[in-house]
Amino acid sequence: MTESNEKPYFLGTVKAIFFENPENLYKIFTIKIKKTNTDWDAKDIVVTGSFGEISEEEEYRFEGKIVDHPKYGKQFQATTYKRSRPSGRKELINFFSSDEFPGIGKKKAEKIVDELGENAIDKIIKDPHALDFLKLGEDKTQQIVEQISSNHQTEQALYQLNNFGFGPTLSARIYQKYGVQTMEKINDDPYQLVIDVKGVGFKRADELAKRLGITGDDPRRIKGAMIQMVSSLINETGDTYVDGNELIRRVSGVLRTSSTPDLDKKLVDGLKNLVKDGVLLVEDGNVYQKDLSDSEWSISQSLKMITDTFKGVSWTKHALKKELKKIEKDFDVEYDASQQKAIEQSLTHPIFLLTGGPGTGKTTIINAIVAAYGKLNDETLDPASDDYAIALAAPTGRAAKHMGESTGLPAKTIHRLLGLTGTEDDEFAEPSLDCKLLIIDEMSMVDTKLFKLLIEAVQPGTQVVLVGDQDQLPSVGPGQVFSDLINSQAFPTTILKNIHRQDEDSTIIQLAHDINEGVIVDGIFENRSDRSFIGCTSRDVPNVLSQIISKSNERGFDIEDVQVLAPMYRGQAGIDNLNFVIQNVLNPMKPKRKEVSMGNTKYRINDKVVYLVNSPEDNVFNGEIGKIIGILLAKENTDKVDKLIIDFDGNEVTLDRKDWINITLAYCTSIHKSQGSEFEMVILPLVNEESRMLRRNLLYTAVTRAKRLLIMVGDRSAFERSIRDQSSDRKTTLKERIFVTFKIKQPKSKEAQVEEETKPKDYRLTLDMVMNNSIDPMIGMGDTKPSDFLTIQNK
Ligand SMILES: Nc1ncnc2c1ncn2[C@@H]1O[C@H](COP(=O)(O)OP(=O)(O)OP(=O)(O)O)[C@@H](O)[C@H]1O
Repeated sequence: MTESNEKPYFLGTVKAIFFENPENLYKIFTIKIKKTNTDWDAKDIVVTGSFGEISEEEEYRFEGKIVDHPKYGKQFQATTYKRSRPSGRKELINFFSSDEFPGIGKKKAEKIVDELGENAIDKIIKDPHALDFLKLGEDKTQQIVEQISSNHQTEQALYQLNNFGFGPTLSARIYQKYGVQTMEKINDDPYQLVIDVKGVGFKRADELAKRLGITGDDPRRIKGAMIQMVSSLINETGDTYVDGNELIRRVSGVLRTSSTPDLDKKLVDGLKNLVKDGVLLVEDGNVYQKDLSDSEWSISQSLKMITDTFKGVSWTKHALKKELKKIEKDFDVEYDASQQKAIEQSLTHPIFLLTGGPGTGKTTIINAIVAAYGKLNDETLDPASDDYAIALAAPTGRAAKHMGESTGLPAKTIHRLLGLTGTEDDEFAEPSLDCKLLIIDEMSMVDTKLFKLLIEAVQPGTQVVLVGDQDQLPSVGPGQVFSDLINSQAFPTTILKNIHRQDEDSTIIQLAHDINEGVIVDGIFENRSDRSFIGCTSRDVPNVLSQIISKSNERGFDIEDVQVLAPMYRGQAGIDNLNFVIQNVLNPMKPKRKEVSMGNTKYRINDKVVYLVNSPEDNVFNGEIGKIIGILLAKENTDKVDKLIIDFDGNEVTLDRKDWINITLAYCTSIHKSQGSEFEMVILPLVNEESRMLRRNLLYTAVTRAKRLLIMVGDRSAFERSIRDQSSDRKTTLKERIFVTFKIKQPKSKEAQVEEETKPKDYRLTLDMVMNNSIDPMIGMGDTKPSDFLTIQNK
């Protein structure tokens, strides 16, 4: 088909891009042909392929082959492309006289082409003095030469990166980092990308390196593998460091190089170099990412600063007692001994920690602290006032909303409070908090890096109250800040044990507390007023679940109130499959309904979705659940892109197709993601195939998400195993950093420091009360009981 031996190509201007898939950069568009070496004789052709940035009205050169698509006919399937350079006298004159080169008008542009010919651009790149004849002066000439060279280098670099298989986002990031030296840097050491550019992993760099002839136990390869391994292990385990020997063993496995006697030595040398370069840090045989180790130190130093700058309080203990009495009257509550102690300690110390399970009164205490703080310090509780000096925040949007509702005061996400963007730019953020009292809820979800930013932002003299449930799953990111702070015993802490929510009809809270204690109570698999268990294998989970869901739907349960929580994404009983199954029950495709696809996922109006990243500009954050309320197809809007309109609890957000990677279906979500949220009804499938994940804190976290009804589904033994398997602590050194910074020699025993209630209430009494029907178990739930779903078992 071609006229010569060169690859088939088309040179032309892009007219209309009519399809773009942001996931794989696949695009379809037409070009107006200027030149080709094929025998194609029409004026236009459809071009397909994966491209970085392609702009309409710009000229490109595409190489590839003409294919015959069964439905759409002949198209050009491009494998490489390049933005074309101005060529020919007229184009070159237009180029030089464009806005890009101020000071060069049409006349001077003509002169350049007259003097240097149609190779003018190449000549200028090669010889910086080629433009001297224009007599523009040294500075001006240099400016023009630099502009042309840099355009050329950018173009070359982006073209090369594209050829190396990097998409537009990564290419842009790489180019931003290295600028004109991009190709030089990559050729020199492609593994440096793993350190310098977020999103480039060892595998990617390794493929590139292979093309450049770097293989085996090349020191650069060792370095890349080591960085990647530290990062993977930390993200997988949540630890803040990696055992050095384990690291060496794993890296040698990844390198898969024929074992040389001195490989171990080479690996240790590689490690040493990374330490020298300030990327990793070795301490006591453990290997840290330098920034994570720095974060632990920074946290302990910030905490010390807060402790040292606290000037004490201006009121007496007597005044506090009097105030508390008033507050009890106002709120119509009588604080128990540990609650009173908690309020007192929080108000008299610079840093105070409060932990407790569901229904133990954490929110109640926050309310009391705020009220008493305002009165005792004569501080306004009016958020509209310029003098308002209280900041309330939580790690997720939902938790912040809950905090705001229960206190009646504004509560923000920590990201919003600090003005963070949720991107890697946050690493360079230096926020500052202008408040006198800072209260953080759901502290167990806060990871090391976020806490570092938060606590660094606290100004001298501020009082800090950290509230959470230390028995829940730790943060998604590395660290277990809340547990470490509590276990350091460097700060006054109260563990609330008394369950106060017993006047409601809940056996779920008691179940949660039993699970937390590792107790497998007799009745766990029996039918109760507010919970039930349906035994089945993982293969049957989808079927059982679709029956439960359709029944709950028939009985008028709102989709928003019913949440399926699962530990893993893969498998029959995994999140991905269950979402697909439940969507087909609750929101099936019907003729004439709008539907759009992203990968294997289909979206329809009324679908429940979850947001996966933080977008402060849209006020929507990771883990927030919303509902699709509109679908705008590309052909229906002026932007010519498909759009989804999603209602996140009253906040309507429009997402273009390229942003759909930030959402997924949320009929079933991960237990990790559900932290900080509560639901009327939780359906919890657990099966033995998920044994790797089955831990006590996972089950505890899932069960404590259920406000009114809990339906457990799956293998009995999977539940029992979860209760028995007490998750081992994450490996971190924040506690040790605190010991050093606070000069704590011998930590006191936990019992001596921590306030606990002496005698927790007997849960069986509460259960009996429910069993004896002394409490209406279904208040507000119509005539539905979880046991109604048990009939499924017999089908
Ligand atoms: N001392 C008390 N006397 C009576 N009722 C109390 C007391 N403390 C808390 N409560 C009540 O117990 C219930 C649970 O309290 P609260 O919501 O503060 O607990 P929580 O620890 O924040 O729970 P969760 O983590 O589940 O939100 C509330 O209805 C609250 O009014």
